[in-house]
Amino acid sequence: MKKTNVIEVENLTKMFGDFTAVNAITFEVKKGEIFGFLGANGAGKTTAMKMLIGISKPTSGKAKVAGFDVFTHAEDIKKNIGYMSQKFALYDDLTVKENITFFGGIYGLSRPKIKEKTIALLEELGLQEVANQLVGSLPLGWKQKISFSVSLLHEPQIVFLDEPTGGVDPITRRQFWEMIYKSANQGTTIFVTTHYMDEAEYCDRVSIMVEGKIEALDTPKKLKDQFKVDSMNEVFLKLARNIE
Ligand SMILES: Nc1ncnc2c1ncn2[C@@H]1O[C@H](COP(=O)(O)OP(=O)(O)OP(=O)(O)O)[C@@H](O)[C@H]1O
Repeated sequence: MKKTNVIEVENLTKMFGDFTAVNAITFEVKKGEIFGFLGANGAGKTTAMKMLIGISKPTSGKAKVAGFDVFTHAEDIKKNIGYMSQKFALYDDLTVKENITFFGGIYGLSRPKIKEKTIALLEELGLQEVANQLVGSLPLGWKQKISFSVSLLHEPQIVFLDEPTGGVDPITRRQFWEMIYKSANQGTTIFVTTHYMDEAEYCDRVSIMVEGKIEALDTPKKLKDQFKVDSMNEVFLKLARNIE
């Protein structure tokens, strides 16, 4: 059975004055896919992601996310996606429970639904004991797991993760990826940026951006074959060197 595309991007471009931050990128992402969006600092990942989540208007090109056009239906996109980044996360001065209730409300969930989701989420994460603690008092890894779960509260079709595991230890990162796999298996599409090359290996497909352009896009295995190397880290280094 052919899987449907939930993201379709064609020649998408963003210019700031006469500087081209995202230069005619083209790709699609399928339902339930874990799509890694890689690139060095300043390559244009965040700018591209902002266009896809409907908060920045492209200069030119086309893009549909969750079936909606980024030019004309940005508000519909926002209702159908989840978003998590280190910069946009939970409120440190609210408890875990209060954060869930607050974001559940923002996502338009009913009171009974929020209650049901809160119980399920705390149980799944094994965090019942800290439900009434301030988020600010928890370790970073826990915050990120809660933040990821919160971004899924409204059961979005796609979740965008901007360096979700930055700064946490390898074991916690591994646990975070188990959560990602579980969501993808349930049909949620994962669009994720990361600087950790071991995480690139966990993705179904990976795109690598260099100076605004997508220079490589395939499964980790095919990329390693193509560049005749053993790791995604080497693929990444080879690409960066070729451009310099
Ligand atoms: N609002 C803006 N005005 C002008 N230039 C911008 C603006 N936003 C981003 N840029 C530039 O566009 C380029 C791409 O930035 P972007 O933040 O998308 O990169 P990135 O790949 O997400 O990098 P990082 O991994 O550091 O977050 C950079 O050169 C940046 O300085």
